[in-house]
Amino acid sequence: MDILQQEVRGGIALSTLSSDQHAAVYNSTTVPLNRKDSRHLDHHVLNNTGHSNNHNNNNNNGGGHFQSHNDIESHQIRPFQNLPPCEPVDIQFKDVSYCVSMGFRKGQKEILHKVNGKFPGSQLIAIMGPSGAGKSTLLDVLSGYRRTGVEGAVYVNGRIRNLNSFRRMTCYITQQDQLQTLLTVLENMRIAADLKLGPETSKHEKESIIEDILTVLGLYEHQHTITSRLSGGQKKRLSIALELINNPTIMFLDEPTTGLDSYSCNQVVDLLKQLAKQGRTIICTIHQPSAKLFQEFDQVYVLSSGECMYQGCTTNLVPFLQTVDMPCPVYHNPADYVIELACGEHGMDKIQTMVTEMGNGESTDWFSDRSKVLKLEQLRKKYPLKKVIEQSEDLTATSQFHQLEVLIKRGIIKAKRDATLTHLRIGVNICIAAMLGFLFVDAGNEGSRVLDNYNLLFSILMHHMMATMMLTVLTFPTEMGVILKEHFNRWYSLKSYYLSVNLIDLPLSFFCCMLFTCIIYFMSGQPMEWFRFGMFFTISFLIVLIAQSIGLAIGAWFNVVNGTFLGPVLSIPMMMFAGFGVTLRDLPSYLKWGSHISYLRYGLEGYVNAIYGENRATLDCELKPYCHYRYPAKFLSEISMEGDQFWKDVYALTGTLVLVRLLCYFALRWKVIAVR
Ligand SMILES: Nc1ncnc2c1ncn2[C@@H]1O[C@H](COP(=O)(O)OP(=O)(O)OP(=O)(O)O)[C@@H](O)[C@H]1O
Repeated sequence: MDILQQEVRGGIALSTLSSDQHAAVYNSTTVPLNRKDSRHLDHHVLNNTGHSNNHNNNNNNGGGHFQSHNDIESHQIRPFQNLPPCEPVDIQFKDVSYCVSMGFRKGQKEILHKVNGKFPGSQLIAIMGPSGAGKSTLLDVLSGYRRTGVEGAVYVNGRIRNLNSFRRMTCYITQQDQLQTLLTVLENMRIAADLKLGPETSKHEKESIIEDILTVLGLYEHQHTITSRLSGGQKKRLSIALELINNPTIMFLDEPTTGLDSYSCNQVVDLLKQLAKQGRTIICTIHQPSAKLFQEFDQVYVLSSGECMYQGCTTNLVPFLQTVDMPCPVYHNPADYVIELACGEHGMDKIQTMVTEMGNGESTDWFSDRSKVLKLEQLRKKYPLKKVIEQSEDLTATSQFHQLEVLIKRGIIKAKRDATLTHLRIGVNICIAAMLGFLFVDAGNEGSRVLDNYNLLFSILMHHMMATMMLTVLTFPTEMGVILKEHFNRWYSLKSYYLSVNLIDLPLSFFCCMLFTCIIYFMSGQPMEWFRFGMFFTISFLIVLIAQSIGLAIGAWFNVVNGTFLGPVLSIPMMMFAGFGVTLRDLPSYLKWGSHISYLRYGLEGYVNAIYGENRATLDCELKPYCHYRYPAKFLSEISMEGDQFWKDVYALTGTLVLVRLLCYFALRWKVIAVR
């Protein structure tokens, strides 16, 4: 046993043994490691999945890892009582290639080269390979996340994959934990359950499912913890927990162990193993697993530069390497060795030998039980065609209205939690309004300060535009990853999401805008007539909504850096054509079109009309003996904004708002399609 302990510390590969002996040694090698783990026996994950007992069993009888699992399960409470076991689904793929365009006139790059493979149901499968080998790409292609540039066929239970039906039984867990960090674990789970489980599931059933999943995943004690405060391993488990809610049969995980310490890695992989044993097909990419982690997988698929170097069970890897005359050195982790081979460290010819031997994934010689690897026609017989039930194109489980309701609920919780941002928005509006108010105190009624007041109106316009647009440009891109993940995993439709985004911010935007308007309007001594105040506020609020939509469109399409550059840059032409520096009359004829598309022009014109239009009476002239603009009509004429244009401006701004909101929705849709 001491020798074995030493061996495992070095991460061994007993390459000289037969596969059976090898398996036995591997199983025994778990003993000392698990002894170390047993210090954590009180940990809920292990307790709940029965793994701790399983490990003890290993210690006691030295028996096989998998056998002890079964022993335990027979007299333990079955985990996931509220998630029924799944009927296994077999995935096969043939001649799958994937090309990306390298840009205009730069041709295409082939990332996957006609790879083949068989991923039977109820198995935990690792896609391994060096960095850039194409692991994530293969996962994306198999999950249906990537569609453009894909060639070849993917079969599900022997039949060509129908993407819509396939997506109904799968989930994809991305490498970065795309979570709502402001919500607690329980809130996240409840939102997911409300969105992913149809109306036929009662509240009580949802709560039972949530409790069950949280218990098994060791998150029950952390249910009231804010997600941002969870550890890396806990976040990863929460990502898995959220997707487990609707009991997917096939789970795709992109590097679920990256960034985790070995203990957390073991927990995650143990959990995946447990899920696979319940009939799920678990396919995950993994970089370079330790010897212990490696043996947890049922099957491994090794890629090198987009070609399959090995496919089969983990215990057969060492014998396979011997067969192709590349024996794994003693005391070497086979996972490390195969990656070295895949990187070309031992010669590029070796890669080709392995790819040829494997038929680029066609061979099933190294599966643990070849008799269980069925051909496509056998699979079709085993899983006869079910009566096709008419299913709508909509992949979500709940109605759009329900999704909207839940998303608004989530948005409100987030807005309440993110009090700093809410307070900052209110504070900024108060401060800027007060500063401008002091600067232009009583400028609204004084005939000698009409130009000052005009400057103030333009400054207010700038404030509403920049503050709102930049806030959205800076905050929205951080949401994109979560949206892409949740939308792909069928939590909600884009329409519902977009509608919720539009509605959630409305009350706060209204409040901030009203606060700002009240302060500036009264401090700067604008005319005390309710209808003028109403007109002034209407223009302000429309500008806020338009700027927010532009921010959303930029945020949906560009990252924070590009968006921060683009937002102000795109605003400059809008300002140029607003009629502020150069009056609308003096604009060169070939640039007149600009004033028609500038929403700032309508905003400024609307403000000026609200303050100086509608037959405004003669202004006071107390500060100077002569007031050039004592008669408002004269001022309106000089800046070429005469004639009461207010309603025309309101219509133009409303039209712009509708157009930009629609454009923003299509930008979001386009983005979702483009990343695939
Ligand atoms: N859109 C793209 N344009 C150009 N090259 C791409 C594109 N997408 C992927 N690639 C290239 O395809 C190869 C495979 O990428 P992929 O992300 O699948 O690798 P990986 O094996 O998952 O790597 P890692 O383990 O580092 O994440 C890489 O060389 C990558 O640069």
